[in-house]
This record gives sequence, C-alpha cells and structure tokens, in this order.
Amino acid sequence: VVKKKGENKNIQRNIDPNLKWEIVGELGDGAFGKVYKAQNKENGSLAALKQVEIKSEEDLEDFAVEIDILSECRHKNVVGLHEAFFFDGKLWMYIEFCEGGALDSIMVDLEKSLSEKQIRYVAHEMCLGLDFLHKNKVIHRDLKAGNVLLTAEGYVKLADFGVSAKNSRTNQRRDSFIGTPYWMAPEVIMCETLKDNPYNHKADIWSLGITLIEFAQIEPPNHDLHPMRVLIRIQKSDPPTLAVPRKWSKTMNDFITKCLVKNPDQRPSAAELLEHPFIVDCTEKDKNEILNLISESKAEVEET
Ligand SMILES: COc1ccc(Nc2ncnc(-c3cccnc3Nc3cc(NC(=O)c4cccc(C(F)(F)F)c4)ccc3C)n2)cc1
Repeated sequence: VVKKKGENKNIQRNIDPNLKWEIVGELGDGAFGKVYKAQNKENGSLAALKQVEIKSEEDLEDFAVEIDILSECRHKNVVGLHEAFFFDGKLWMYIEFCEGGALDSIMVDLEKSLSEKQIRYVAHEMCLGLDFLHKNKVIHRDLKAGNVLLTAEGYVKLADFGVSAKNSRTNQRRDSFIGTPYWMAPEVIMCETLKDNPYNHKADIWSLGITLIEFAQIEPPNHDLHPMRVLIRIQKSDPPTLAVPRKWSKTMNDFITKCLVKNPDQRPSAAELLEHPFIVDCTEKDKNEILNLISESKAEVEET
C-alpha cells in the first residue's frame, strides 16, 4: 500500500504552533537546525523544540519516520513527543523537556565520572528503554552518554539528537550514515563498509557497553584516536575493558564484558541483561544517587 501524502496522523498541518507554544530559551544549534526551549501557553509544560526546514516530500517522509517512532514508542525510558506540526515549510517537533540534560554534558560540567551506583541505575533504565525499542523493531544505532537524558525526577530517557535513528526501523534503511565511530559495534563498521547486510539490534548492546565505560571514565575507549583509526582499531582489536578494572565491582566488569562480545550473535539481548546481577540488585536508593548528581549539576550551572 502506498501511503498517500499528508496522511501522517502524528503531524498537525496548517496550525500555527506559536498559538499553543511560546519560545522561552535556546538549547543549542543541532545538526539539523536550531533547538529551543518552549512552554505550553495552556498548561505551562516545557518542551524542547526542533524546527527543520522541509525542502521536499522525501525530507518530510524521513522526519515523519522519527515522529512515527516517537509517537508509537511511548515508554518511561524513551523521550516523549508532545506534538508535531508542519507549518510555514518547517517541521516543528515538541519533545518533553528533560531538565537534567544529557549525561555527557553533566560529566563535563562536574568534571567527574559517575559512581558505580549511578552507573548501575542508569544501565538498568537504559536496558528497560532498549528492550522496549527493540521489541518495537527500533534500532537506536547511536547510543552514547550524549543521547541519554535525565529528568528532574531522576528518570533516564533515551534520545537521539543525531541523524541515525530516523530510519532505524528494520526494512527502512536508507544509505547508512557513519555515526560517531567510538561507540560503533564491529559488525556495524563491517556493514557500514559493506553496506548490504543490515545488522540487528545487538549493535545497541555493544554501544551500551561502550557507554558504561564512558560513564566510568568520562570518555569512550580510543577517544584519543582519529575517527578513521578507531574504525580499524575496533575491527582488529580485542573488545575494550575498563581502564582500571579493580576500581569497579566484578559484576560491573562482567556486565561490560558481556556487552562487548565481538560476535553479535553471542551478545546478550537487553532482556537478558535485565537478569544480570549487576543491575538485578538495582534499588530505588541508586535513583537518589542520580538525583544528587542532577542537583550538583544544576548548582554547578547556576554558579557559572
Ligand atoms: C544544554 O542543557 C540542556 C538542558 C536540558 C535539555 N533537555 C532536553 N530535553 C529534551 N530534548 C532535548 C533536546 C536537546 C537538543 C536536541 N534535541 C532535543 N530533543 C529532541 C529529540 C528528538 N528526537 C529524539 O530524541 C529521537 C529520535 C529518534 C529516535 C529516538 C529514540 F530511539 F531514542 F527513541 C529519539 C527530536 C526533537 C528534539 C527537540 N533536550 C537539553 C540540554
């Protein structure tokens, strides 16, 4: 069935978004246009607003995939879509605002990595989000600390500010992008170079392992290498480990080792990882660790 144009029910057309939302700040200049902070005039709720110039129907279709993903995949560990508009030749996406921001900026602001308890809590929440996305046939493809957001209540939300998750539904592959290579699983690099065999959701599990090392060390392994060198290094070398393993528990080292298995078929699924001892004994107390991190980070930002 060929979808008729303008049928996307998740995008409101010919309604001026400024009637409902007002811009109250700027969040940065993303890869795809500007990102603002916006507030709902009726109920005061906050949003992150991304406006994207739409030059062609193909452009609209690409971004509509992202909106379909966010509209259909509603979960406490995935960024929520408030609403989307097509107005004045632009696509306007209003995403639930996550007060804490992304975990890479938090570590940079505080100039420190996460504690094991904080890593355990975030890893648990990320596995819940990943399991949900994978069950909905969505492959994230660019998991990293910069795509993990924190809310004021200490919730962990998977986001994707890059370009990769647009067409991350299986069977909707467009010519693939080389994402940020540091977090890339070996088979993704192989596929990125061979371009034919689509890889599956296990690539996100590798990136999860790399992201845990990033939480522990602020930077991913090989961060000091040129991106091209990294692609070769990931292919040829044994999986990376924590720089100082004895600084961390055996279960944390084991969890990371299980994620960083080069053969994707031998890598556990997110559902299997949810049974791993490292995150099984994750408690609400660990969540308080993250709340401390957010208040520290907010204090830090207020100071500067
Ligand atoms: C600098 O300080 C801050 C402070 C708070 C925040 N909070 C925040 N909260 C929510 N969104 C954003 C955001 C920031 C920059 C760019 N985009 C943002 N959100 C956003 C995300 C998306 N899309 C996704 O996250 C996305 C797209 C495809 C797939 C997926 C996933 F696979 F995760 F479901 C997620 C679309 C439009 C927007 C405006 N930022 C950010 C920076």
